Amino acid sequence: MEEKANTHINKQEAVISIRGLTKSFGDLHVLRGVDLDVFRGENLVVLGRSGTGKSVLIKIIAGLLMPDAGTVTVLGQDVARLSTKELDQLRLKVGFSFQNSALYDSMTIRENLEFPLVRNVRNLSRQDINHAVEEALEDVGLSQTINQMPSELSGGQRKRIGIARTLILKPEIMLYDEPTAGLDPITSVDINNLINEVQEKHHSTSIVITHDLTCAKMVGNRVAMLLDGRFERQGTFEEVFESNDDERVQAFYNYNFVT
Ligand SMILES: Nc1ncnc2c1ncn2[C@@H]1O[C@H](COP(=O)(O)OP(=O)(O)OP(=O)(O)O)[C@@H](O)[C@H]1O
Repeated sequence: MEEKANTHINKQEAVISIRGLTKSFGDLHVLRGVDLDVFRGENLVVLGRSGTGKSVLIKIIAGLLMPDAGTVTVLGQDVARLSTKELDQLRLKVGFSFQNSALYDSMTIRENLEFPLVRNVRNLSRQDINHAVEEALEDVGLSQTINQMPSELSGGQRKRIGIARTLILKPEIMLYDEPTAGLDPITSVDINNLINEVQEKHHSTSIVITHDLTCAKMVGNRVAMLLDGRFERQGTFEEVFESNDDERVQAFYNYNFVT
């Protein structure tokens, strides 16, 4: 597999910058001093075993959880210092694509896509809404599903619709929580391609959480591995995995199958 091209990435501009971040739940010290920069236009993949705090990290970036200590700067704003109103505004620029797609089963695909728009953007005409829904569906290659119900779609299609629903607000940052979980290898590759298409078309900056090393290799301009509450390894996929001096990293690699 070819290494990913670094198009549209501005290494001078960190859109997410994290220093000394800690987060505990009671005695459980999940994040223990996380330092991380994510640059404009890049896809950063976060790897780590179950329970290492990957979801906690992106929830903090999305303003859904507050840090205990350290600074988390997202699009130039320190999330811990924002008012509720400022946080709501920031959240509109940070799209969160949930692992389970989080679609409403009783709504059609059109209604699912309209929902975030109508709730968050004022004074949109019917024509604006229709146009946005059609464009988001086109982006994910599922225009024909507009009047269907989520239960009529496959798991891979539901993932795509979940991504479309996040894209409809045109976020500057996309956070993908295990986008290929539960999908077969071929459908997973389709989703990986979609993540790359979103990056190319929207020039968005993304964090992709995954256990899937094929996904990491396909979509990541850089990979960061969360080990014992910190990012001890960061770099290209090859840089992170080429040296076998850390058995935690090797164990992770050996349990995956990389094409
Ligand atoms: N709101 C919360 N209250 C208490 N504990 C929490 C909360 N959120 C997460 N945790 C705990 O923090 C730890 C890290 O959780 P997190 O969901 O970030 O793991 P993860 O790395 O995303 O795992 P997975 O790959 O299995 O999704 C877990 O032990 C979890 O139980």
